[in-house]
Order: sequence, then structure tokens, then C-alpha cells
Amino acid sequence: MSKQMSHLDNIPSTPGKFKMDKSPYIHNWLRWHSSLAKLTFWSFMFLGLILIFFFRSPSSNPLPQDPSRRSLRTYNWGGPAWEKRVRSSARIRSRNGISVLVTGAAGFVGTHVSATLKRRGDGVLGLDNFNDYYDPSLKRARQALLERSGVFIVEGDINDSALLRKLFEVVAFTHVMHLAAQAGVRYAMENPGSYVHSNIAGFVNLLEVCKSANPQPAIVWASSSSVYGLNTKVPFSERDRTDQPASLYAATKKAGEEIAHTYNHIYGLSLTGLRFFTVYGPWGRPDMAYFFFTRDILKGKSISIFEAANQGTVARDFTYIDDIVKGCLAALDTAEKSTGSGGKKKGPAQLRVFNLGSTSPVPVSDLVSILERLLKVNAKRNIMKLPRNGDVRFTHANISLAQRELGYKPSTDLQTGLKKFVRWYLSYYSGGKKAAG
Ligand SMILES: O=C(O)[C@H]1O[C@H](OP(=O)(O)OP(=O)(O)OC[C@H]2O[C@@H](n3ccc(=O)[nH]c3=O)[C@H](O)[C@@H]2O)[C@H](O)[C@@H](O)[C@H]1O
Repeated sequence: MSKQMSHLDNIPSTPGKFKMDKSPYIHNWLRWHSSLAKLTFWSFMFLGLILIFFFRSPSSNPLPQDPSRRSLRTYNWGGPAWEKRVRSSARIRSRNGISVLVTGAAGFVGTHVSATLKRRGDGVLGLDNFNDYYDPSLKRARQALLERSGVFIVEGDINDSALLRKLFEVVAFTHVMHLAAQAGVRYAMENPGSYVHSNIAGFVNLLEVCKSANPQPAIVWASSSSVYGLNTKVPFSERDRTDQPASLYAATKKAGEEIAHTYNHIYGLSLTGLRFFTVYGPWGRPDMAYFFFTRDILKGKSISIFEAANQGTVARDFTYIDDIVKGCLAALDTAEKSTGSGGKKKGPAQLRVFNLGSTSPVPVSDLVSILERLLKVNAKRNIMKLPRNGDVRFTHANISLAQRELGYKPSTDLQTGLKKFVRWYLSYYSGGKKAAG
């Protein structure tokens, strides 16, 4: 052991009791040691400040806590490899095929529509912001499913004009299937801003890019049965009034219909709005009643079943996903071309709205009874008065217009559709995945 080492051994561990050594060697060492300590200290302080700044910046935080800011994430896109994937995904592989940009492709309806289009040889490119309104791992699982069938989902937001313009630069889409939206009726009371951001600002942004694209695509997009609001005339027909929305969600969808009219009128965009009636099925949305009722019944948790005044039933025209997909494809296939070019209208263009429902409303309590039979578990029912939360008492679609113009003919009843949903649910969540809320 060297002399130098023995000096070090003599340094007491308690700083207050430290006695200066007269040795010049140890003196120099101590000076060096204290500057090193200072340098380390300030480096850590500096690093700490950078980290604080980094994590407070909304654009760099992958999952911001404030839900209204979810889509302020930054996404990576661009580059030759990325463009190659975009092109390959959107390539048409059948005669008379179409190339479709599907927004909200990792969503429930978006996944089913994308997969079906791809299967029949159309070019499909997905776009999704993968927000955390509900369990994003379900969206990732849907993405994996689509990837296996050759559909690439670009990660990005419909509010990102530069990204949308880039997509139209790389691919001359013939159609846009616009399904990206902030869904859910009741959540609008919690986070109204997200509805304005996606359903209004995002939609306008998409239409702006579409109107300037050459060629302009034809657009089919998701409106909602909720636009009928407090309408009491049944079944709901497209000619009925839609000026009494009961929720902000409904109001933003209704606004979308008016905005569609404007872009059709000024720029010659071909626009078809589809009023979906409570869509359910495998790979569905965990925020919807049939989905979380299933989860809670299996967990033995009680479920709230809403009832109207005087024990009146609350009912929905539940529509199975495969029927909705058929309606979406028929709308795409019958959409006429947009008429504008260079951002200017050249002639009148198609403007349509269709109900896509099943035409057989079922009381929510009956939905629960079907689930009980399929799950072989009795639900703990908590019957409560319909809260003032944006929900309407009933929905019932008149589908004669869609029947005539689209050949739309729903064929799955609630019992059959829920059976398929339950089978999927049990197999999906038995694979170690937890049923997230
Ligand atoms: O057609 C649409 O355009 C909309 O359909 C869907 O909305 P809704 O028809 O309201 O479906 P959903 O929430 O499943 O409630 C179903 C029933 O359960 C009742 N309900 C609900 C919750 C509860 O705790 N108890 C209860 O009884 C409730 O009162 C209701 O009667 C989509 O979510 C929406 O995004 C939009 O697409």
C-alpha cells in the first residue's frame, strides 16, 4: 500500500471534525476535489433545469395529463422510408379499386372499415393520433391487426395541416373516410374542448386540405344519431329536425353537417355524412355501455341502468359493426367525384346524409338481460333516473333512404351481435390483458 493511500485513509468521515493536513500534496488534492464537487453539483443543477423544462413542455410530453391537450403531442413523420410505407399501404391492388385515407383508423369503426377495404383490394392508409380517451393499448392491438393485413397507420392529428398536405402530396387519394372524432355523449361535460378540437377544428382542417388537393377526394364521414336530439317523431328520418341537440357531442356533429354543406357549396367537395346509431361489436369502444356493462358484470360490480320519468324505458337502435361497415363501403362506392380543382368549384357536387341504424330499438334493460345470458352471470342492477348528462331517451332509425340509395340492409340482431362481441371480449381479455375503463 503506498504512502498516498495511507493519507486518504486518515481523512475522517465526519466533515466537521476534518483537520487540515499540512502536506502540500493533500492540499492540492483537496482543492481539486472541491472544484470537482462544485462542477458535479452545478452540472446536476443544470441537467435538472433542462429536465424540468422538457417535461413541462406540452409538445414533448408523450401523454399529457390534461386530456384536452392530448393531441398536442408531436409525432414523427416524413422521410423516404416513411413515404415508401405510405405509398405501399395506399396502393390499389384490384381493378376499379379506390385509394382511401381513413382517419381514426385505430378506432373501432376505423379498424373494421380499413380491414374490409384492404381485403377487397383497395389502397388504404390510416391516420390516428392514438389519444388516451380510452385505453390506448386497445388501439395499439387494432393497429397490429391492421399492420398484419398491410395497412399502415400514420401517427398524427387531423389538426396537423402540414402532415395532411404531405399525405396528399405522396398519394392522390380518391376518397377520404373520415372517422377520427371525439366520441362519447357523456364525456362532453367533462372535456368540452376536445369535442371542439377534433369534431370542429379538426374537421375544418381536413376539409381545407381536401379542397386544395388535386384531385379533390370524395369524403364520407361519421355524423351521429345524436343529431336528432330531442326530436320525438319516430322513426328518425333524415328530413326530421336536427336543431335540438341534447349534448355538446351532438352539437359538434350537427355543426359538422353544416360545415360539410359549406365546403360542398363553395369548393365542390363531394360529401356524405353517415348518422351512425350506437354501433357495437368486437374490438369496440370501452366507454360504451354494452362494453363496460360486460366488464362490470364479470367483475361482480353493480351497473347503473338509466330509466326515464315514470319508469319509462331508455332504448337504443343498437347497430352491429358489420352492418355499419357495409353502409360505409356502399357510401364510398356510390360517392361521386368532387368537382373542384385548384381550390375552386367547377360545378355542383354531391351532398348526402344517411341514417345507418338497425331499425329495431331495444331497451337498455333488455341489453343487460342478453348480456346476463351470454355471460352466465347475473348483473347487479342499479336502476336510476336518466341523469341530465346529454343522453336522449331513445333512438330509432328510418333507413329507407340508405336502403334505396346505398342498398343498405342491416342483418344482425342484438342477440347475435352481442354473442360475437362477448366471444371476442372473453378471448381478448383472457390473453392477460386487463379490461381497462
Ligand atoms: O348513436 C350515436 O351517435 C352515439 O352512440 C353512442 O352513444 P349512446 O347511444 O349514448 O351509447 P352508450 O354510451 O353505449 O349508451 C347506450 C345506452 O345505455 C345507457 N346507459 C349508459 C351508461 C350507463 O351507465 N347506463 C345506461 O343506462 C344510455 O343512456 C344509452 O341509452 C356512442 O357512444 C356515441 O359516440 C355516438 O356514436
